[in-house]
Amino acid sequence: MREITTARLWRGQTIRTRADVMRMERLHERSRLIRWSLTAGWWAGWLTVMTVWAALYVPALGAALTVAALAWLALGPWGLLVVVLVGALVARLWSRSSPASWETRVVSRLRRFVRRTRYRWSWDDVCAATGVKATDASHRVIVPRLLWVSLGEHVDQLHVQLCAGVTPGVIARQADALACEWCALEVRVLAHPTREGWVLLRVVYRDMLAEDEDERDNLVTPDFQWARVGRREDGEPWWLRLMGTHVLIAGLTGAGKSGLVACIIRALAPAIAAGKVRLVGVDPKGGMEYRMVSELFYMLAYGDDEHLVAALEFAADLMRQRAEALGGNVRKLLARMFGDYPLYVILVDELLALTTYIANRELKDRASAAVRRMLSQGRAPGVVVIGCVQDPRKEVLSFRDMFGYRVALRLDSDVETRMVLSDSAYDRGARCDAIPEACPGMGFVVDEDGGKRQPIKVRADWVSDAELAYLAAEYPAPERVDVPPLATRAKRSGGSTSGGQAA
Ligand SMILES: Nc1ncnc2c1ncn2[C@@H]1O[C@H](COP(=O)(O)OP(=O)(O)OP(=O)(O)O)[C@@H](O)[C@H]1O
Repeated sequence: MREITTARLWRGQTIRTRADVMRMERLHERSRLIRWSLTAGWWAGWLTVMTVWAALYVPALGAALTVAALAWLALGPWGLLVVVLVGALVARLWSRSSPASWETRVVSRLRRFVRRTRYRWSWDDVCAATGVKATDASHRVIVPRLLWVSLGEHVDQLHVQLCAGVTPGVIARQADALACEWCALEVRVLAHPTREGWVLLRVVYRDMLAEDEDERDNLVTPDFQWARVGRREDGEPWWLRLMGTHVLIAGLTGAGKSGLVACIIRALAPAIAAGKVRLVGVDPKGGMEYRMVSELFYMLAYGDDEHLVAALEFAADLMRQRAEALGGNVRKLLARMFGDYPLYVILVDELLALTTYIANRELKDRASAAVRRMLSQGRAPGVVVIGCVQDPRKEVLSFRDMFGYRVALRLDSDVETRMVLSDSAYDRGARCDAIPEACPGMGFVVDEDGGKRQPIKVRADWVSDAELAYLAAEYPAPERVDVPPLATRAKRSGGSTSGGQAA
């Protein structure tokens, strides 16, 4: 008979073997006295180790315990009582007089110590209970190995080495069960930044994105590759990719699409005033969204359908004109970018209203063709489309892959999230359907994070109407043109627009 070998299954940790079970049975057969002594000895050892560890982890507690022990040895129980009473008084005074340092030096460290102990203590049983386990050829139960725990203030990261038979998807499916067990808000499974065959479990206890943030920087990288529009769940700034791609923003009504667009406008405002960036706005909602800051726009279309389609065609022609002018030499274009060639940002509010809901068939086809033309030439730098959609359905799906950067805000269902981001993003925790209504601007993006593409929770900054009005007054566009009439353009076979020659 072929010999069964398990020598290759070196990953993971064995938590039960047949020998274990038999040993337990033998133990139960022994006398009660032996069992109790063994249990008491085990607990005494464990408590000693944990007390020393806690004393080292929380130095203030360590100091208090040392003084208490010395007082007991030197003065007996009364000395211990006096030290305990004085210690309680000092703790009370400290927490009252300096709550911040009390929180960081004592409470927070104690909380983290308890969390670390709980992960280690319960890991095997939690994995086995939730089905994050495998059985090898010798019927041994194996669970992934918890190798390292990085504790944060509100978010912990568990570095887990997978074992044969347990994939990231298996853990992701049990994320809710893990979150329940650890009393966390959510558990998300991320690819490990440095090691293959490992995963990072992000255990979130407090959603900082649901809270207001006062400190904001108005930033955009000098090459306009990235615009800072908010913050990420790990406290880092959220940089939205701008150049060399197109951006899709999907979200239900009130999810914060316009808020996010306002953040982008805010980041670009100084460059608009300097003539390095030109905004073209296409607003099917009659100008509700963009008219308030119309001074910032190079061209703004918000009238009837013809007006909107004319603006789209104008924008679509820009790419072709640039490519023709430079003979397709993208390097040359990049070198002269922001000098002779400003960056065009085409903001389209409610993309579907243009490509699907327009009643006139010819206009609808022209709008669709213009949008497709713009999106398909996405690699040509210098013209960026930022499109918003409320309802990510099949029509949008046909464009989806042309948007290199997609933001999914609050959505109705898992299906919509899968449509906007991807199947794997939803499975890895991009739960846009679970975003509360009270948190507009919150969503998920799939971003390069440590070299791996994975969903990251983000929240856009809040830009008030007053701030927008200030930006419009302070940073008006140096040049503004009207939307060219559609009829004129329809007769043309191509070429420059009547509203202004594209640089
Ligand atoms: N980042 C944010 N933080 C706090 N509040 C926000 C944020 N973004 C938007 N809001 C608020 O949420 C509400 C809805 O936002 P917004 O108008 O941007 O949603 P929308 O997705 O554009 O909706 P619609 O599709 O109906 O236009 C507004 O009152 C806005 O002030």
